[in-house]
Amino acid sequence: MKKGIRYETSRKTSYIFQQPQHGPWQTRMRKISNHGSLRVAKVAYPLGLCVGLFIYVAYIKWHRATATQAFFSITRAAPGTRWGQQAHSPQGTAADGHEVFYGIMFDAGSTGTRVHVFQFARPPRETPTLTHETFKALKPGLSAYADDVEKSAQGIQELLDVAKQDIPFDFWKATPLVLKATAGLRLLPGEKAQKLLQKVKEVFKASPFLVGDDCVSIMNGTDEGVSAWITVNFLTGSLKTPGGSSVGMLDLGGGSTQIAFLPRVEGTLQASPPGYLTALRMFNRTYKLYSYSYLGLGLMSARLAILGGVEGQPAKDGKELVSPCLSPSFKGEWEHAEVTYRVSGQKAVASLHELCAARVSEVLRNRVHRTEEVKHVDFYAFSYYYDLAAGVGLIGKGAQMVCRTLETQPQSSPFACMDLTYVSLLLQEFGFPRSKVLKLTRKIDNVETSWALGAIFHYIDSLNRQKSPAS
Ligand SMILES: O=c1[nH]cnc2c1ncn2[C@@H]1O[C@H](COP(=O)(O)OP(=O)(O)O)[C@@H](O)[C@H]1O
Ligand SMILES: [Ca+2]
Repeated sequence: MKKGIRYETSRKTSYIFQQPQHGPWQTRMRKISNHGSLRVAKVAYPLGLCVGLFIYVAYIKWHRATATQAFFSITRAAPGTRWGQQAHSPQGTAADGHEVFYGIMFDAGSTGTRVHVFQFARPPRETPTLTHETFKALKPGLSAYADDVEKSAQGIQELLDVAKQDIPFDFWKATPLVLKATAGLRLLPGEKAQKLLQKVKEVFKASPFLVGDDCVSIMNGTDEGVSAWITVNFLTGSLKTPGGSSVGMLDLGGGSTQIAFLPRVEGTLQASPPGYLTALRMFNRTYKLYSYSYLGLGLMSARLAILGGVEGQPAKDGKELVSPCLSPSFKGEWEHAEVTYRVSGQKAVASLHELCAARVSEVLRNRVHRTEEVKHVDFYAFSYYYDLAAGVGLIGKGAQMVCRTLETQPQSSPFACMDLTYVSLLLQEFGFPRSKVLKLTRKIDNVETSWALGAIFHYIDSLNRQKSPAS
């Protein structure tokens, strides 16, 4: 059998996601003016038309608002909710009776900010389906603007414009707009992070979307894992079958990394330290999930730790950071969290892979909680897991091969040995055997595998609870 953690690209699920089509509102508006050829007195004719138009506009607006509320209550209340396959759903068309709704989630990650515009449709008397996602990402992350907060607004505005273009005008007011920040802002001093969030809130408040007081926040690590778990289990269909099997998820960000799965073994629950288990209530079911986020163990933060640097601080007197994970002949600069470090390899007295693995093991020692059960659970892995493994297929094997090449040849990607060795050992620390097959994916059925979809579910659910606290 081949050694090394193996990856498979994601399997297809049966949901269909479609491009939104614009137009029901405009079509209806035109209809009204076409119906204006009645025989009426000269003055009464334009007056009547105006009154009719006004009543029609008021009716349509009211109808849209009611429809959105109905969606919220369904996500919360439907027992055994089925988010089934949908064949076709033109936007908001009354003709086929599908109601269409949107949600906008901003992911303020440590390496970039992204907007996810989700379109949902609900066929008559059925539960809603996710019909389309529009996604756009910008670099750098919000935390890069910590010392120039005003400048952060431009990127946020640019991504908001994507949402405006994607969502028809008459849906704007009822569409929730939310930003959640992860490791980049968690790692900033509290005051700087709050200033950035305040700026985003100003921009959001000036937008035409539905903006609550809680529209921007730093998400806690447990929720980040739970939300991503909801996303993969929703997209793979696992949430549809109560009591059925579920999949685990692994997310490797720039600043932090998350693991989440649904334990089936009592021993896992017993052996989990405080803070690793959390209850999730969704679709009238309660899940007791294992979810944890390791701050500082994202790929970029791990690089810094392996190099011996300190987060947010330039090296003392511009000192070079030397690492056994870089090619012995390598000298260069590496920028992380707005700080530029001088880095270089060191003379290798043994194999580069062995030396690098020893250093990485040191960094990981006693940092990660291991569970036996992960061996037997199907896991989806994304973000940097995907980016790294897409190139080499087998992480463990890839690390050995890349490190060996680096010993003798100049390498275009100087961090490849370090990154692959890190990921390989991180997975081992979690308890994955080297032969474990992980499902590696960037998208499942054209939807980005990230925590954003799960988080918008949660947010919509909480909006609904605020509306009807008794239920
Ligand atoms: O929605 C997404 N689609 C595709 N890749 C994503 C998405 N969100 C994050 N990533 C990937 O995650 C990695 C960086 O993580 P991020 O910037 O989110 O750090 P963090 O999660 O530690 O804050 C990159 O590989 C980036 O491409
Ligand atoms: Ca992330």
